[in-house]
Amino acid sequence: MKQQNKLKILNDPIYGFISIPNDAIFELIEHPYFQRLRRITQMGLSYLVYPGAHHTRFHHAIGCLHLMQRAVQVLRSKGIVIDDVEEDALYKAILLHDLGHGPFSHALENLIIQGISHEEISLLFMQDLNAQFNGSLTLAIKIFQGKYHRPFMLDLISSQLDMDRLDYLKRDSFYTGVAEGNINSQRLISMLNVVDDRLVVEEKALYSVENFLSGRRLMYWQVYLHKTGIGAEHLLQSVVQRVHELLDNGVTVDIPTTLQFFLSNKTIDRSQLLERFAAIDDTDIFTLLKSNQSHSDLVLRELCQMILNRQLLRIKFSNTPVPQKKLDKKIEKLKKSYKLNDKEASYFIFHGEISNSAYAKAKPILILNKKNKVVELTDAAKEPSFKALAKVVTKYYYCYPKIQD
Ligand SMILES: Nc1nc2c(ncn2[C@H]2C[C@H](O)[C@@H](COP(=O)(O)OP(=O)(O)OP(=O)(O)O)O2)c(=O)[nH]1
Repeated sequence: MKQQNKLKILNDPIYGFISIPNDAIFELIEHPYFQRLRRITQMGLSYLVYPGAHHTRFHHAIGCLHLMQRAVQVLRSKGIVIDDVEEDALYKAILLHDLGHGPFSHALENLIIQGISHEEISLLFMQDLNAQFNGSLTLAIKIFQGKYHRPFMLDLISSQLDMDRLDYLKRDSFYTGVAEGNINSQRLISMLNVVDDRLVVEEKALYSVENFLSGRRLMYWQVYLHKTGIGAEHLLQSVVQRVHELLDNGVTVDIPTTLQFFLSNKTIDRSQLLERFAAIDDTDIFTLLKSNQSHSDLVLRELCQMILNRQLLRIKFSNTPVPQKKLDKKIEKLKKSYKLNDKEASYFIFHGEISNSAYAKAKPILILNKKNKVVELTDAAKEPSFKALAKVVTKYYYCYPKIQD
């Protein structure tokens, strides 16, 4: 049954009323590919740490559309020509930029489908929609691929100061309650400009840019790379890996029909990929966890129960790589306690490294200084605090079941 009344305004907890600019955008929002984003959590398993973090890619995409509307308005008010076709393409590209995220977003990226990023899958979805909507997404796709001759349009969608980051920091800060990420996206947008078709920020906003970058750094350490969240995501990845292994050994596993294509086949048939991918979301993974929490395989059963009941791992961080001896000791203890072999124990003990830098000079933020010259951010700002934002910080960790303490 098709809905008759077209809803043109959405109420967003962050920005208030968001208007949908035209019928074509409305049709895209109504499409099942986009509605699926209501069932893809924005921040993986971070809700196990921050209980409010249940927002989805749907909220984020609509928020990005709103910020893009503000950006177009600001740039036009400064005399930058953006014609109606370009405007429409910008809205479509930002709206659809995350269509390619799979269940639990980053937590399972590269595990459900290997060797293909969410950006590549977003592009496949856009191309498919372009065919369904008579070529009306052609310019949006060109901009998204960086093939349009006005690069500031891609900068608005994907750069170090894009609408994506401006929305997700503010939104994740709101839903987690971590105030440091609450950046002033309206102020930053109002300071945008375009010179030679590149996106720039006016010098007046230098300290707002610094605030935005340090807010992002903080959100990475405190939220996205939170130790408990990292451990939980390892457990979820272990579930998928264990299911693969059991299937390889001929053991029956209760898998939702929608996931069978991805978990039961050794090689993925590319011609069916999009249709199958469009059918999976977080709920299929939850079903997998719930259906196997009493499985006869101890490893799979324990992993499912640990996630569902939030019996997570202990994580230790250090500034140097974790010595193998330390890991071996943990592995031996786990093997002995649960009568596991090496392979089985490897599903519960992990080590790795995480890195974070607030600003990468390689894809610079450009500042329009008071002499009307365009300079790179750390050249425009002489304070050492700006240079420090470009520093890469790496931390090492290992995690193991708390029962071993
Ligand atoms: N829980 C969790 N969330 C993450 C992690 N990495 C990113 N996120 C969340 C934070 C944001 O809401 C969102 C950012 O990722 P996106 O796929 O939207 O953008 P992209 O990867 O292009 O981010 P970037 O432009 O590089 O900052 O995902 C992670 O490792 N764990």
